[in-house]
Amino acid sequence: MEDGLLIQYDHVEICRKELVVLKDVNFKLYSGEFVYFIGRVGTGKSSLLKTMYAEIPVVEGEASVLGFNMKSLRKKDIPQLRRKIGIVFQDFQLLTDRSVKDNLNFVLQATGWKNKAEITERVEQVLVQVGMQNKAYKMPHELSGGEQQRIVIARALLNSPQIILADEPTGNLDPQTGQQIVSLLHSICETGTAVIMTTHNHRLVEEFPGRLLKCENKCLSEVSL
Ligand SMILES: Nc1ncnc2c1ncn2[C@@H]1O[C@H](COP(=O)(O)OP(=O)(O)OP(=O)(O)O)[C@@H](O)[C@H]1O
Repeated sequence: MEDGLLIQYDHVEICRKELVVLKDVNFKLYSGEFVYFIGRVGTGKSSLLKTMYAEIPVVEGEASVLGFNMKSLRKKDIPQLRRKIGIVFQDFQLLTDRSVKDNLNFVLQATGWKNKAEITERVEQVLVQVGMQNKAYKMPHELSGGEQQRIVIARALLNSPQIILADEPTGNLDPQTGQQIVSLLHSICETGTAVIMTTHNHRLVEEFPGRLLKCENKCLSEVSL
């Protein structure tokens, strides 16, 4: 694959059940890029992201994500792919029965980390990166929405992903907190991690510029503000 090329889609078609959601998707993502997927409700932004972490299949065309062929990907290869991608959801999805630190420990242990000191160090590093180093012992319900989203981003960073996929990461946040979260994602991007986020928020797109792609009429196209 071309140097720095992380994702390549050629003539990809994406379906949900019998419905064609997007067709002839052509897209390339390079390391360090910040990309927004925009478009009206139901136009396929989430579905497109989901094909990138093998949550839904690519039915037509050619798709490659971090060297994985998404058409011929076997079920047993999916965890290996997902370890290289950080995924951030709108609705946080932290485990509610354990502390921030234990949420993060859990992910590292589940992805093969064994050394306790290394686990502790990595958890500290990501908490510092998202400005949450003082919240390690808090339970998720003791945190604000913005703080929970920071922990979700910390969780996504644990295995030093080359790509972060964020589906409406500001959807449940007030405007100012949403701004801080996008600013954080941009600062992560500046360290070399590519970020794709879906959003309905045009103000954020204006304030924090990035590549803009729009889902419309079952097509994905590059647009400008
Ligand atoms: N689990 C599902 N089963 C069947 N169809 C689905 C499923 N999820 C979504 N769809 C359909 O796929 C289409 C694209 O949905 P998708 O969630 O990808 O759009 P979106 O652009 O992300 O929307 P939003 O802005 O609301 O998040 C919609 O028509 C939707 O109804």
